[in-house]
Amino acid sequence: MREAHSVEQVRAAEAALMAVLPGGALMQRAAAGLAATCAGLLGRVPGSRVVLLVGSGDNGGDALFAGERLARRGSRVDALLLAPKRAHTAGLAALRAAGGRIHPADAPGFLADAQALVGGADLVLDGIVGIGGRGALRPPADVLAAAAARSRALVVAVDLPSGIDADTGAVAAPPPGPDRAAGPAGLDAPGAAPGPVAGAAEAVEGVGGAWHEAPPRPAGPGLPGAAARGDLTAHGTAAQAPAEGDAHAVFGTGMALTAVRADVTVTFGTYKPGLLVDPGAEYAGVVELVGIGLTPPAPVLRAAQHADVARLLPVPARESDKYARGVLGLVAGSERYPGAAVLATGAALRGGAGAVRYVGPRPVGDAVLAAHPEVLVGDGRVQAYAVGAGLDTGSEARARLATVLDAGVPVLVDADGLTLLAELGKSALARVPGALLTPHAGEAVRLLAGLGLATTRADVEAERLATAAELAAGYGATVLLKGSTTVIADPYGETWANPTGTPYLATAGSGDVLTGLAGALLATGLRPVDAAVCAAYLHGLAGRLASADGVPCAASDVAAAAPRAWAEVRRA
Ligand SMILES: NC(=O)C1=CN([C@@H]2O[C@H](COP(=O)(O)OP(=O)(O)OC[C@H]3O[C@@H](n4cnc5c(N)ncnc54)[C@H](O)[C@@H]3O)[C@@H](O)[C@H]2O)[C@@H](O)CC1
Ligand SMILES: [K+]
Repeated sequence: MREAHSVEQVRAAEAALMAVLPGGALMQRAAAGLAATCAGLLGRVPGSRVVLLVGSGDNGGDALFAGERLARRGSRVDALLLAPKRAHTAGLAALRAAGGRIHPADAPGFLADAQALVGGADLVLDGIVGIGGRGALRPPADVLAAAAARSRALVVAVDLPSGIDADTGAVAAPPPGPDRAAGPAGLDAPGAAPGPVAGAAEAVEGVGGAWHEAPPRPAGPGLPGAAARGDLTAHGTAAQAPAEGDAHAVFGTGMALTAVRADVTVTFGTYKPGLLVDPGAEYAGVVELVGIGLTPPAPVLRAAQHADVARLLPVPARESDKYARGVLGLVAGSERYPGAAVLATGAALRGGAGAVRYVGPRPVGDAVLAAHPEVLVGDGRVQAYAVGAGLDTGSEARARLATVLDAGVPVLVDADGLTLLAELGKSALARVPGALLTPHAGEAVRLLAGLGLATTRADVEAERLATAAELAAGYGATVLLKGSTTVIADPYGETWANPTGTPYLATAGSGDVLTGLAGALLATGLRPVDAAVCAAYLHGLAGRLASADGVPCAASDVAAAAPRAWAEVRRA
């Protein structure tokens, strides 16, 4: 299991440890682990070219001390000081003594030299900001982050990729180009996102007055300008080399990133939530945890691994019959949307329950039976219900939902069921002993509206953890919020991020498959939160198996791959 702690928790745990350790000991532990990982990634250290991006805090200190260790082992180490007057003093002295070269951002020709060094590096160490970071990267760090993404160097983030929010995984959107080129006011914009702008001054400090004085260059065919900035993805855009001193031209070409894109992140003491939740998780690449002796309290977020899921998955006892293994009642599909019922049933049959009972319109039941002859059709005793996939929202659907919510068994509510639930409000779940809601972002907006909270899809996507927790508390239910990172929150404060999954799962019917798996697991007697964690994990893994080698998959392929996902987990 991966456990993540908030910045506040990490700071408290660090303070407790620092109080009993000699000064600087913790940073040396961090730097030793970091240098060891970098050495491993480099393979051959002597002669390798390592570039350090060094910010104004202890994150930069870690990078400098790791650089010192690599320099002593024969690397050529160049440190780019983005805030020269505030770089870690002891770290700088150590690197200098080991033969490292120092390049302050206020030196003439810095930007061009820095970009050339990054372009020629084997490894770039991102020590711009760690858990003390606020908002988007500021100039010139944003330009160097883009240069690192374009270079062939391995990019290793120190503690976390600079620019991602450690607690949420949020990454600020690129600011519009014209604002940036507008002068001092525009310069403040990137740092002005959330929180204080303590570093705004150093953004200017870094490159002297050039940012203010160079005139904005109009966007032409070769300079896509503002529009291109918004489109910038992983590896920047092909752009021409900037003219020395013409910093605005650099921004005009869209060659800046609001956060570092790392291949590997070496994080200290514990995972940070932002490393487990997209977009931060995507920016972090492979995350390696280096122990530094912290003993933090209960985590704010967990991510299951194979073994955790294997421990939770039900195993039938020798004496089990189909009823003892659990029967799922699936209230799904309508004459308008029969496919949802067929898909959800197919997945439910692979979800570990003893039987699946379909309850719904006769023609849909016939279609379900034709596809899955092992399904029971019609009302009867069940251990849990899954309601909502393709249900429609008419009077018949409302009546079915009401019956299910009154049955006295755990209920998973999905899709149209969530739309109806948002109208009914949280009191509709009062008689359900264990509800599991599985919204996507749009449905989450509706559910929040049902609590009297107005929000947008974009807000939900930017605040996935907070949204899931808010819904869980508001409805008194476990909430599985689907998305590029699926997150799960229960009403007692337990929160999980799902580490499996693939963009190929963004396909019609994928949610119905998840409903089937989670519903079946609920029927086997798992707690709603455990059913949600296991189902999201298996679903993500099945999606990966079904889309292996980049072959697009249909939702039915994902359901068909579920047994292989199950087997892979069990092997752990
Ligand atoms: N406290 C400890 O005991 C340990 C801390 N360690 C390292 O220390 C880091 C935290 O250090 P700090 O608290 O000094 O904070 P950081 O080094 O993370 O960053 C704080 C500095 O960055 C500036 N800044 C904030 N947002 C910025 C942005 N968007 N662009 C540019 N500059 C920005 C601030 O003005 C401030 O000077 C951890 O992430 C970890 O790497 C490790 O050495 C392990 C031990
Ligand atoms: K960093």
